[in-house]
Amino acid sequence: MTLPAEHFVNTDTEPASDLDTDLDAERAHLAESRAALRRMRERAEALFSTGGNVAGDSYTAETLGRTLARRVAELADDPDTPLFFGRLDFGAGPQAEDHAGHRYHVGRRHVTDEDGEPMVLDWRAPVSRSFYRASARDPQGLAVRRRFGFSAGLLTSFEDEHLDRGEELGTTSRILTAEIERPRVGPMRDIVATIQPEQDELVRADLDVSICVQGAPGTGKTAVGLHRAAYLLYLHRERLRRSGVLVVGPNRAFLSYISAVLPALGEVEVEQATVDDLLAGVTVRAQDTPAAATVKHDARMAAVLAAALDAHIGTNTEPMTVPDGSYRWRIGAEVLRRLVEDVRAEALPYGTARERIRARVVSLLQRQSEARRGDSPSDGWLRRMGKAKPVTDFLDQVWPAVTPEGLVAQILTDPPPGILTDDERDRLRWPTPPRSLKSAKWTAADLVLIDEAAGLIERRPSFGHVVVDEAQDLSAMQARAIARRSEHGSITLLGDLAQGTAPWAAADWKETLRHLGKPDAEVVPLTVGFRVPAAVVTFANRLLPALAVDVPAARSLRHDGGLTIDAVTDLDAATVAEVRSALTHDGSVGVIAADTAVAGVHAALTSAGIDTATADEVESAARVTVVPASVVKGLEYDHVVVVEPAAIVAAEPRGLHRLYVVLTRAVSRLAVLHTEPLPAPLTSAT
Ligand SMILES: Nc1ncnc2c1ncn2[C@@H]1O[C@H](COP(=O)(O)OP(=O)(O)OP(=O)(O)O)[C@@H](O)[C@H]1O
Repeated sequence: MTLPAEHFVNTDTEPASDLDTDLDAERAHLAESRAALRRMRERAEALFSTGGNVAGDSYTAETLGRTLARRVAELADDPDTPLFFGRLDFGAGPQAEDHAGHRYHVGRRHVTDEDGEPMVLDWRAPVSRSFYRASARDPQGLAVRRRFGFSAGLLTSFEDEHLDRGEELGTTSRILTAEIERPRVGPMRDIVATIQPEQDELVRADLDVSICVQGAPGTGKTAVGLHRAAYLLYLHRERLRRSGVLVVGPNRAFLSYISAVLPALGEVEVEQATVDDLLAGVTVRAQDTPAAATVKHDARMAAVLAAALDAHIGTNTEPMTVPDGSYRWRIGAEVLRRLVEDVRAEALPYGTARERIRARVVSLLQRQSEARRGDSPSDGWLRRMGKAKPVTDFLDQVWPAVTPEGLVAQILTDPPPGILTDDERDRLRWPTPPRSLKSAKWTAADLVLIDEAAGLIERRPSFGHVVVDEAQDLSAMQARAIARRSEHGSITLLGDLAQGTAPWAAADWKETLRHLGKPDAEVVPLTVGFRVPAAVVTFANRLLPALAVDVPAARSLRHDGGLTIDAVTDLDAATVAEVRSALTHDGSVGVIAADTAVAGVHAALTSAGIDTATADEVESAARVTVVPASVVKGLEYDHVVVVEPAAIVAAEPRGLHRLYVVLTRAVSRLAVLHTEPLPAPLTSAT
């Protein structure tokens, strides 16, 4: 049940003196907690510095050193972020279970006093769940939930909800509103203090559950994915430390933007990469035509590669004779044929199968040797037999060694018939095949094929959990590359079909989930917008009917903010004027233009004396960032200036989707400047 704010015991309605006393007590608890955290860190640092001496060998020293270094990092205290942000007062009723009558402060990590008593509970601890999920309808044993307001690390206010009296603030909480409306500067921040119930359900989903979150711009998908990673690491630390957690994002600028969130939550061991980073191995030295790239990213390429690899498997009709000193061992042709058939039926990766065949041949030779010599041969003998010429010749005939690059080069030189159309084979074919593999000029899409080929030849280790952001842009082949890295783990897939800008962008999630090997993952919508003001959402939503996707509508929590649309004659002058005006407000300014117009915009701002940064310089002192439209996905700025929407749309086939992304980056204000007419869907009032 939601009641109007004035019904609540909060800083506005409590008698001032009681409030001051309460606030003083909370500030004292904060100071004591910070002191306790400092002691915990000093202890960890002392251990870290002596770790090398106490550990016996260098391996143990290194492992211990890493653990202690992580522990020290986990215990870092950022004076600007509150150590706790909430308090739970459990009632006396049976619902409170073991916590009846207890009071806990909830914060970013556990802090204990000298006696080991909790001063602050980690937000991920089971009991902290009530902070996010308890409601008037289901108080979960809570009498009061308290939220704290902070400014620059100082505790400035609090808000109480007496859930036992049916009071609940929900999204009318002033502290939540202030957090959402705060001016943005620098990289993305964590949202632990204000995770909403529908987000928390996703964050705390079990490790073995894969989920797909479909959410409109600014509904907190990225935030949810990162917090889920932190939550899973807390709950399954040992298991995930061994297998690892991976976050995949669309580009470097995005990764720099999100890079501070997990370390701020004490998690410093999560790998963050773009899909291209994952595929790295050979250097990209050429560019595909869009027509060729589309074929290379098509799911059927997996079948093309598998068939091409399969075609390498040969037949043998000869017996094998292996000389060994004064002996000659012999294996009959039929035995060899069956041996290969048996291994083939095991459906192992190609390279593993080759080695398995070699091992089985050697073991047949070993049996003969044992029967004749009466003792077991040495490891050296086994190795020598494995490399004996007749054995290698046999292997090269029935199961020749193939490299990923070699296989891809083969299908690019002579695309096999059968699966692709003749036109597609023409698009795939190298105009002039390279003289050697070494001189091949690979494209970005070739890397996806090489990775697929590598996966057919050898299995790679799987991460325990993979978070994939902006997943609507994954091609089938990219999804398969991620599937190979999460085969034995779970995934959190985050995206918005309306923001699909890649030529192969998904039209529905089922298909992507199938390629990711998680066809049964639930698709969960997020529909509350925390970034984009309602007026801007309404404007951007005019594009939705033209985007041909079926996505649930979102509602914005932000009713402040502003939108201006100006037809201008001098774009440069108008941009400079708009940026100057934006700089009179707090927060970041993002100027977004078509990729080819970015240099001009940058020059105009620089000659007007305005300092600018690029999108991956998230720590830059410059408040103005000039961003190409193709890079801005996932980013946000307080004040966004969009320069010439028509040029952004004209720049690429899915230009309207790109414009939808561009228009939904604003946290507070959006200014649209144009000399050409606005793209048609924007001018048709809804
Ligand atoms: N529960 C919350 N409390 C406060 N702020 C939130 C909350 N959820 C999200 N936000 C903020 O809203 C903004 C948008 O979040 P986020 O970038 O995760 O959205 P998204 O759905 O990934 O957006 P996009 O589709 O544009 O990539 C961020 O500034 C984030 O910190």
